Amino acid sequence: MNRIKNTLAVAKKLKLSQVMTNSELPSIFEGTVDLGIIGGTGLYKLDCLKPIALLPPMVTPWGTTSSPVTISQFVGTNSHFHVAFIARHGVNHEYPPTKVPFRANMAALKNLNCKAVLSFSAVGSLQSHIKPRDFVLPQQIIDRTKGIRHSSYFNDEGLVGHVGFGQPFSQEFAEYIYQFKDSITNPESEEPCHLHYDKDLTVVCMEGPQFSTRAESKMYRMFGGHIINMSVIPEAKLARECELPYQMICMSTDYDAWRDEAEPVTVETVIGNLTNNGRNANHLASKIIASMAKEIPEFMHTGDGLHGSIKKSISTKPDAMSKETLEKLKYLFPGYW
Ligand SMILES: CSC[C@H]1O[C@H](OP(=O)(O)O)[C@H](O)[C@@H]1O
Ligand SMILES: Nc1ncnc2[nH]cnc12
Repeated sequence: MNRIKNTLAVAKKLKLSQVMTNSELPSIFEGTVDLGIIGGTGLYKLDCLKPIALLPPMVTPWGTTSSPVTISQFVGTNSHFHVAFIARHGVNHEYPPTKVPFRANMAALKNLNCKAVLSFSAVGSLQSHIKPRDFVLPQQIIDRTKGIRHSSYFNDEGLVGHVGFGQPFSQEFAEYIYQFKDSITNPESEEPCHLHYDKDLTVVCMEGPQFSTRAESKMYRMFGGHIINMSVIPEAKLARECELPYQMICMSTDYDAWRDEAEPVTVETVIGNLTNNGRNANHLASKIIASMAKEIPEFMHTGDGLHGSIKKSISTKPDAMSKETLEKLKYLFPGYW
């Protein structure tokens, strides 16, 4: 109900032409949504999905989503398994990493009742064995953002909450994805593509938008970083606060700046590998979604142990809780307070 009201409110605010030119698809959706997907640089839609509704950008208490929300089924099926897709940087890549409305994006997926969030990101590699075009399922994060992004729903006066973030990704989800490791290929090269996964794989998140200096890139290697991007923070934190199992599929595009014998990364290098990575993202997503549509995995039913965790994470005494913030939080947790 919430989301229908929202959609209508936004539709009214947008010029009618904007709504109508988008597509012939309905702009409201009444069914259930199972999986949320956030597409990153070079991945503004997934061809393995058949859109059945296009919700105009959703207005949430934390702003408006970076793109319309496409609701889809897996191509070739009429299954009741539905996916909601948001383009992190907007459909025309309008939002730089610092200005992505991360809170609105995650809140919208939560409000649609997604049971897990799968995210894609183009990353640089900090290790020689992770080649451009390889994929990585990181399990740890080093936060090098500059504190200028809104990174919490629980950082307001009158509602203080501290969630656990020691394991920032869903291991169950990563293992589920890893079973399809053979679905990524590299047809233009002798070199096969690999999907890397282990519990220590670490993504460094920098502020950007400039890439790292050589010295920074070398420092991140000393820190123990394996890959680097500009978007996993605060996305992973917000998914945790929404009690949503979250995994990022990182798609390597370059070797960043640490190799003295090579030119440091440029956007041309990144773009050069996006086509192959996009094709593999589709292959991998097809396998994951087809399998989920057949049988929803246990971690999506149980929220990977996260259900209810927010109630225990609030430090503010009930009498002191801000009514205004509680009202906003109803968008995420309608039955909690
Ligand atoms: C164009 S290279 C830098 C850019 O690519 C990554 O975007 P995303 O994570 O959305 O795929 C990286 O985080 C930077 O934002
Ligand atoms: N080298 C790099 N640094 C940060 N983000 C990236 N995204 C792709 N390549 C990157």
